Amino acid sequence: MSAAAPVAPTGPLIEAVRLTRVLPETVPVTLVEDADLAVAAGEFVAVTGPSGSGKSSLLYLLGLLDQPSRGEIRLLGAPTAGLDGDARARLRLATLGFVFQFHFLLPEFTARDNVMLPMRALGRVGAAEMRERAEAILASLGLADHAGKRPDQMSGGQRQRVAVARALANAPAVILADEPTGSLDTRSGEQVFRLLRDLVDRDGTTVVAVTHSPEFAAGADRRIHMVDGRIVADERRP
Ligand SMILES: Nc1ncnc2c1ncn2[C@@H]1O[C@H](COP(=O)(O)OP(=O)(O)OP(=O)(O)O)[C@@H](O)[C@H]1O
Repeated sequence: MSAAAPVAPTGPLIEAVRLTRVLPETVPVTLVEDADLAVAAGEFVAVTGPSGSGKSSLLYLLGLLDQPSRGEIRLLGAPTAGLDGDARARLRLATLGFVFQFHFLLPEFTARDNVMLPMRALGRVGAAEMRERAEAILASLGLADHAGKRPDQMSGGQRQRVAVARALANAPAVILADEPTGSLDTRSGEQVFRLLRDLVDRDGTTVVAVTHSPEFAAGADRRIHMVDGRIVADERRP
């Protein structure tokens, strides 16, 4: 049989089944309880809920940054439970992009070098191609003029857009964002929202974003609402 081209998964990109995370304290703390969730390619999902409802904990589990106490996570249709630390890290690098509330760019690196970091870590392409790809991503996000600037030479909104560019570095299946506009003023926050919205609409990128912003949530395609560690609503925009 001849080698077939890899087939893109037709099912959910990320799937959580009865996902539960309990911290084994003297009095156990339940962060996430029995969460069922399937995110398909091209969806823009907002995760909402009061402070302490488990939104970040759910995102960290979906991003393989934490491990469930019960239940399972499937990434691109494959189970993740039996993977060791290295395999998890590699899967994370190859399939997921992260954006946090604070940009976490390396201060001594240019925007271009920051975007190249996840590529270097994955080690699939050579230096010249990394540079070319990083510049193309930055240009596609309207940041071509900032490629050679360090974070302290950019505004807060520009830094967060570079953080989005870094999340896109390895062409991830899904971008996971934890309050990506939470540290920005209204205008910069809108720009970062618009950037994510355009990525979904233009490139078919899949985004799951925790947010406290009603405007951000209203602009997503689907809203998952959490209370006390449970998903209590899962609504698609008509
Ligand atoms: N390491 C930990 N030790 C003890 N409690 C924790 C720990 N991590 C999280 N929690 C608690 O678990 C609950 C869920 O936290 P989480 O950060 O997921 O909520 P959140 O909805 O993202 O909150 P916020 O909107 O304030 O960021 C909170 O009550 C939090 O205090």
